Amino acid sequence: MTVLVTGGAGYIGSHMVLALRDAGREVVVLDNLSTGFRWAVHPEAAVVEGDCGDEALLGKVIREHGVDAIVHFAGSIVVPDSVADPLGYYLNNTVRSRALIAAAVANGVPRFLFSSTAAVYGDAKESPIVETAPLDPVSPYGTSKLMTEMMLRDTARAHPLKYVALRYFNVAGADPAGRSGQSSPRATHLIKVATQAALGERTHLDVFGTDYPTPDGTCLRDYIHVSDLARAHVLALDHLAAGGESAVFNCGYGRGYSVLEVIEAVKRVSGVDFPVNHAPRRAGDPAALVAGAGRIRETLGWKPELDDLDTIVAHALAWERNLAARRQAAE
Ligand SMILES: NC(=O)c1ccc[n+]([C@@H]2O[C@H](COP(=O)([O-])OP(=O)(O)OC[C@H]3O[C@@H](n4cnc5c(N)ncnc54)[C@H](O)[C@@H]3O)[C@@H](O)[C@H]2O)c1
Ligand SMILES: O=c1ccn([C@@H]2O[C@H](COP(=O)(O)OP(=O)(O)O[C@H]3O[C@H](CO)[C@H](O)[C@H](O)[C@H]3O)[C@@H](O)[C@H]2O)c(=O)[nH]1
Repeated sequence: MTVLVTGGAGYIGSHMVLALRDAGREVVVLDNLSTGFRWAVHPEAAVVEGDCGDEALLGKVIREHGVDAIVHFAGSIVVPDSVADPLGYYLNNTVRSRALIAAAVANGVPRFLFSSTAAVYGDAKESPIVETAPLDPVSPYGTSKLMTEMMLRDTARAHPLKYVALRYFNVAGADPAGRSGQSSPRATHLIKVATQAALGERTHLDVFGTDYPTPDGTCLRDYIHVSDLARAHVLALDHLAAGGESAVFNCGYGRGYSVLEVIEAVKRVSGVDFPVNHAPRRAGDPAALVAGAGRIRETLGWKPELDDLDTIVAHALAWERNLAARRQAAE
């Protein structure tokens, strides 16, 4: 079984490649390296530099490598950018996903995993949010992902293709063995930005909004360790290979931490008391996003191994130090 991983040079995709290689699977990565890094890909995985919307290239890769499962991470991920450039997001996330699904059908690939997001729920009325909650994205990013989920649902009804859509909550942390992590210098994610502040790479951290209807006034999020998330994907592939039905799963631990609690954790783990400013709310931030996380545990037998905020922060911090050392070595 060879698994095609689109976006395998990116943050989450590179951890999936590690998890697949750790499980002894053959892997080919397709990535256009727009935000990913070739060095982030496990050395035993094949790498094709190209676009996941290039149907001719996809057909060639699928046939040459004998691909029988596709894991689709490639995409654009910054919510405010999607508000400024909706058509760009619909092109990269929706139109190109359509091409990839079409290539899977045309070449008889039977299994497909898709990186979806909690953003498909929009400003959810309930917390925790279960998979059957209303789907009402408030950003083009969320809509672009929901449209791909719908294409997969309809395609799976018409063709012999089974799929799993995994709706990630807040992905954070880094490979515990230090082989990969969040490497994008432009990353906007809270734990990444806070570790950069702890290491003096940023002067301070802004807290976006302190007047939310939450216990300390800051937003609640469900932070999931990237390596636990990658293992969930391996189990989802096993589920489909064993004849399991197509499914949609939330990926989170089912517990929310506030922005201030995360900052405290980064200060505690790093031992650095960096400056924190209170700033206005960021557009489009829901007050609370916490996963109803039962379905994935029951269906896939997924058991988190790194469900601990300090552990997530410690691994993120170790990776940030690793990146700083790489930069120094390159200078
Ligand atoms: N990071 C999160 O918290 C989070 C949350 C929910 C969902 N997701 C989803 O997970 C997936 C991976 O996110 P990430 O955080 O690893 O982002 P990332 O930017 O690190 O990875 C995306 C990868 O896809 C590649 N890529 C982008 N467009 C491509 C294209 N058209 N063809 C080929 N390669 C392309 C990039 O070069 C990069 O390597 C995305 O689909 C994202 O929407 C991420
Ligand atoms: O410098 C910062 C960065 C973030 N935050 C706050 O920290 C929380 C988490 O923000 P992130 O940017 O880390 O993550 P989001 O919850 O905005 O986004 C995540 O969830 C989204 C779904 O809503 C998408 O899936 C997206 O890809 C994923 O990273 C938010 O309340 C945000 O306002 C700050 O206060 N300061």
